[in-house]
Amino acid sequence: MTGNKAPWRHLLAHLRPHWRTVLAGGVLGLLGGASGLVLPLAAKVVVDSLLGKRALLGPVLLLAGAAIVGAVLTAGSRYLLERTGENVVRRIRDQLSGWILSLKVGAMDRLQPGDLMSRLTSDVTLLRSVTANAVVNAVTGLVMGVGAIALLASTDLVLVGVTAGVLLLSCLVFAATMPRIAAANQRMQVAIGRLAAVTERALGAFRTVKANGTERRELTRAVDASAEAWRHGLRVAGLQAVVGVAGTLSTQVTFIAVLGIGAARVGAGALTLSSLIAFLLCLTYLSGPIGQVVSSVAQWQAGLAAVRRLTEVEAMPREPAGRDDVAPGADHRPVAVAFTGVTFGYLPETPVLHDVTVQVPAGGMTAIVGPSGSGKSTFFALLQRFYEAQRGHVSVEGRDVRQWPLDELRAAIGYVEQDAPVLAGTLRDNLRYGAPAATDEQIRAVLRRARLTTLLDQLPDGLDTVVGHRGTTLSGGQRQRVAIARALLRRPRLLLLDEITSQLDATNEAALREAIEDIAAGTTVIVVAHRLSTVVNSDRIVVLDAGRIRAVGTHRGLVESDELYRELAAGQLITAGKGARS
Ligand SMILES: Nc1ncnc2c1ncn2[C@@H]1O[C@H](COP(=O)(O)OP(=O)(O)OP(=O)(O)O)[C@@H](O)[C@H]1O
Repeated sequence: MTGNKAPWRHLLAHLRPHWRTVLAGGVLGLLGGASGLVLPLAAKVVVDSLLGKRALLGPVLLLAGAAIVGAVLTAGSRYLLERTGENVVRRIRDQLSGWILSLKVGAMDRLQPGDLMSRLTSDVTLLRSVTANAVVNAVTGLVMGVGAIALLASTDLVLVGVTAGVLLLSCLVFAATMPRIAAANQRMQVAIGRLAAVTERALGAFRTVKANGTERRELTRAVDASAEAWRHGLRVAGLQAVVGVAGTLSTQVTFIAVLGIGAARVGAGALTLSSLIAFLLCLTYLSGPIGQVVSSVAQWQAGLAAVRRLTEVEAMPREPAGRDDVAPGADHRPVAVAFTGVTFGYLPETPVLHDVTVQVPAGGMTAIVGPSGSGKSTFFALLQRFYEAQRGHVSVEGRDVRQWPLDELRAAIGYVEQDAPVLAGTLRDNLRYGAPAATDEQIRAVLRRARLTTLLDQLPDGLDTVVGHRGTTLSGGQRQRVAIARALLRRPRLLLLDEITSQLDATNEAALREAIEDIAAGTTVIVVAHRLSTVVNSDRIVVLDAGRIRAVGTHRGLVESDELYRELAAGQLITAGKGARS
């Protein structure tokens, strides 16, 4: 799917690589359908044979043969087309998964994961029937319909005129209803997406929902969203019923009109009885292709609604395609970092960082402190190019982050988020997440280096311990330590730690602090810290205030020179000053 092509072009583009199978399926379907046309012809021969007292065996055998051949051809066609549908759907799912995972962080901020999941599952499934049946069925239906009408025309032109008149009326109903079916389908898919988003929101905060006793409120939200999907679903069903009724009525009205007018023409000697029977059978046959075209158009409308929602995802800003997994690089030397006149806002008109200029030399530990919301985590986000500065440059090792290949940049950086997410799987899977080739020995060495070996002693099956969804079977402190060990295993050149000691007890915190000071000897470490104990021994401290650099210095220097820092430090006096370097 590319650019702003019309949705139907997208659908056809997905079918194009499978055109041979589609063609084969279409031809088989056409032949299978055409074998049905033998029925009225054979019936005419049977009636003529009866009236002329001729042998019936030949026409009856012809009928049976046509039925068997038709069934086999139709089954073959159905299999080929269903297979194409599965292939197309699989390709679209793969493509969509790729798009979703390569979305820019800023784009993801505005999205609801549940809605994205519903696009990947429910919307894509809708495309299956379109690609499997709708296109081919519409074409074969049309061809067979035209064939049937030609056969009718060869029988009696007056009766063809009657048939065409009634069919034209039902076409008008059809044309008026189809756009409404399309719109209702689109609204139904949007409502299903909303239902998925509402459910995902509640499941993502399951304990908060329970603790606040808001199950009923969450249920009401889900029920409302589901009712909306149901309302639009009903509308689609109602409109489809109108189309169905119009189709059935038109067939029956045509049948009755043809029977009446045809009987009069037989009475007047303008038509033979066998021709009238053949005409009526042919008319019955015609309802098949007509129904086929009608249901294809309805499926097509649902498919277009789904395609629109998929192309919306395609149009969202993505990071460069085809990036390799961010595996650790071979170079482990520490890197210098610099912000030069950086201004950035999540919404460009409301900057969060204002004209920030600061240098962090290679190696050593730098702490960023500042009141909540002052922009500390944003500083980390820009370093990893999750977002790009509106003004100024962020550089790593003297190179603007925009000049770095994104995979290399991220391979050089170890990052531990505030929430320290842990993924479902074993502890080993989690630790090796960013360094899949790491051996158990390397894992244990990192845990030792980071003074985290107690983690293994605390868990029942050591590295084989299975952690639940989002690591819920681990404690907050254990999750933090897993996330730290995971980052260290990558041997990053720049280690970004965002409030990593917030959930650790004093003993573990002291051990980790020592470990980080050790690591800082060979890596550039930047920590965002609220605990003064983490900050006091830093080589430099950057004080951020409302997105501006307020001061840079050592603990002792800042305590003397900066009022805000003094206030921040005063709030955490327990360890303040103890062991400060200068
Ligand atoms: N993804 C986002 N979209 C929009 N605004 C954001 C986003 N992330 C942060 N902000 C806003 O940017 C500002 C700075 O946030 P940031 O997380 O960098 O602060 P912080 O100093 O790390 O705060 P804390 O110490 O509380 O973690 C805040 O006003 C916050 O509301």
